[in-house]
This record gives sequence, C-alpha cells and structure tokens, in this order.
Amino acid sequence: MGVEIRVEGLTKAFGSQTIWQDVSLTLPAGEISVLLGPSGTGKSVFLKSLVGLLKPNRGHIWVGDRDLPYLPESQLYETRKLFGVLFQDGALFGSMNIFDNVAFPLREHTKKSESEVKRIVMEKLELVGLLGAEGKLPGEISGGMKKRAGLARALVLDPEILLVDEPDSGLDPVRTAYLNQTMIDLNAELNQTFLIVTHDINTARTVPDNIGLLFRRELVMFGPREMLLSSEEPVVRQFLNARRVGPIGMSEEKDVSELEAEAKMGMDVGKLPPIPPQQMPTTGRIRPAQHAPGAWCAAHGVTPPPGSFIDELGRNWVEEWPRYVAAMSSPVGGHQIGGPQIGDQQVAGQQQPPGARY
Ligand SMILES: Nc1ncnc2c1ncn2[C@@H]1O[C@H](COP(=O)(O)OP(=O)(O)OP(=O)(O)O)[C@@H](O)[C@H]1O
Repeated sequence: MGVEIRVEGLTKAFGSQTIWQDVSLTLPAGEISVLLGPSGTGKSVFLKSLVGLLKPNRGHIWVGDRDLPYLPESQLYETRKLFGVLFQDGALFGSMNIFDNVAFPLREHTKKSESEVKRIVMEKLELVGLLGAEGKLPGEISGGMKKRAGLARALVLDPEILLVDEPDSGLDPVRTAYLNQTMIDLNAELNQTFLIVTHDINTARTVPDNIGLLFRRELVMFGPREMLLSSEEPVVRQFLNARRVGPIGMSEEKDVSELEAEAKMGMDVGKLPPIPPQQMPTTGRIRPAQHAPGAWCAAHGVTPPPGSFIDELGRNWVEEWPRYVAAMSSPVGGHQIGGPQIGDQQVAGQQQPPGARY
C-alpha cells in the first residue's frame, strides 16, 4: 500500500535563480499523479527534491510523520528506501547485464542471499515483461526495454512511492502506450503512490488520477484529472490542448503585447476537448485507488465537455460504471473470461475495459 506525500510551501533556488516557489500539493496514497510543465520549469528538480537528492530552500515534504528535508542523514537514508525512482535515461550501468542492473540495489542495500536476489529479480522482470532479456547488456536492447529494465530496478526494493521522470522520452507512441499500460498494471497490483513527469499530453489525459502543472516558477494547479481537463484556466487549457495560442510562449511567458495581438485576431486557447475515459489495467479490474468516472465533475457541479467519458465503442462510462463495478466485484467477475455482462455486452475477459485502446 502506497503512502501519502504532503508538500507544503516548497521553494527551490540555485543561487539567485528561483526554480519554483511556495509549491503545495498532496500525492494521495496509492494514486497515480502526473506532473506537467514547459521545459526547464523544474519538474526534475521537484522529483529530486522529493527523494531527498536536492535540498529545498524552504518548505516541507511530509512522508508520514517525517519531514524529509530536515531529517538527519540516517533517517533520510531509511526514508529514501520508501522511494523507487526511474530517471529519464533509465540510468542503467552499461557494462552490467539486465539481471545485474536490476539486482544492484538488492546487493547494495540488503543482505539477501543470491538465491533470494534471483527470485526477486526474476519476479520484477516478469512484472515489467522482460523475462528472457536478463542476460542482455543495455546496449543490446531497445529504448522501451531499457525503460522497463529501469522500472524493474526502481521496484526491486518494493518501494511505497514510485517517481518516474519522463518515461516517454525517446520512445515512439506505441512503446509509450505499452509503458503506460505497464505502469497502470503495476499500480493496480502493488498500489504504490506514483508521480510521473511527462511531456506526453495523451499520457496526462488518460493515465493519472491527478494532474499538476508547473509554470512561471509556480504550481499553477494540482488536482483530480477531471478538474484540470475541465478547467477554464488559460495556462492549463493551452497546455492540455497542446496549443500555440495562450499565455505560454516559446521561452516561457508571452508578453502583454503578444497576448493582446492574439486577442485582437480572435485567437484563443480553443474549446475543451472531451475528457477521455481513464485507461484501465489490462485485467479490466479497478485499481484500488481509482475514482469513478465523472465523480469529481458531479461532486463539484461541473458539466464536462460534450462527449466526455465515451469510449470508441460509444459506451458512456459514467452510466456504465456502477454495473461495471458490480460485475467486477461479483464472485465470477474478474476471474472468468466472458463472465459478467453490462447491458448486452460482456465486461470481463475478452471485453475491453474503458480507455483500453492499444
Ligand atoms: N544541480 C543544479 N544546479 C544548478 N541548476 C540546476 C541544477 N539542476 C537543475 N538546474 C536548473 O533548474 C532548472 C530546471 O531544470 P529541470 O531539469 O528540473 O527542468 P524540467 O522541467 O525537468 O525540464 P525538461 O522538461 O526540459 O526536462 C533549469 O534551469 C536547470 O538548469
């Protein structure tokens, strides 16, 4: 079971360069959160601060009752064991094969026997779909496989929190989709708290429970996926619509005259596209921390954009959800191929869950 992380008033500067200030957010236990932001806004610096590799200038990072920036070295070392981190480049040792790369943290930080190490490494390689590749060197496998090997290594000490920095960097859209599915399946099985930094808007729109956006040295917004995907805030809309028009310019912020010129020409950040159904685990099971589709909008009286929560088969997942949940929790629900029905359609086994598109 993952743990909650509560960030309060966090500020980080390098010399006179403030990277971000007064950042507050809560990563709910077991939920998947995504952090977005234009290049150079300090997303990687934020991840490194969370895991204690960089010290913030001000503020708090509560992991349970421990305030990470102020822990003595010995306790910091212990608390870091709660985290698994996948860095942008996978950070694999080029001279070690995949098995030894994944085994590295176990051999370094535990006193487990080699047979125990082998059992754990093979279990993690199986989780990320890399069984059979253990004898290969990083230079002999594809970029997607390197990411998955990095993921297996991040998981090997059974962390409660998984931080993933740009899993999609250098990957084609199909491999990105597979890696996203792997992370969703991992979260469904292990229920860790996830924070994923990404530039991929499709990932941000379909994978997480929560989205945050850093811009102009601040956290513009952080909250449930539906909150950001229905937000009227221009920066959020521009970013999540991947538009050129809006407050975000090529080198960060547009000036007033540029914005006035856009307004005069009638250019705006565009209509909100429909909120897509959230991508589900391949089993079709509901993740332990997953929220019902449309729940946030309903609770806050927000009308989602037209066409929201409808999948490519035309099913509206706000309407289907109660039956889906009932079917999945019935004794045969998640186990039997071709078992429970939604309306005239099967929901388990061969039936595609909402958001399953790959
Ligand atoms: N150790 C460091 N010392 C000084 N400046 C740093 C250090 N690490 C990062 N920075 C600066 O902090 C800023 C934010 O960098 P960071 O890598 O966190 O951005 P990012 O949002 O992850 O960017 P991208 O999306 O392009 O990966 C940059 O200006 C970078 O040069």
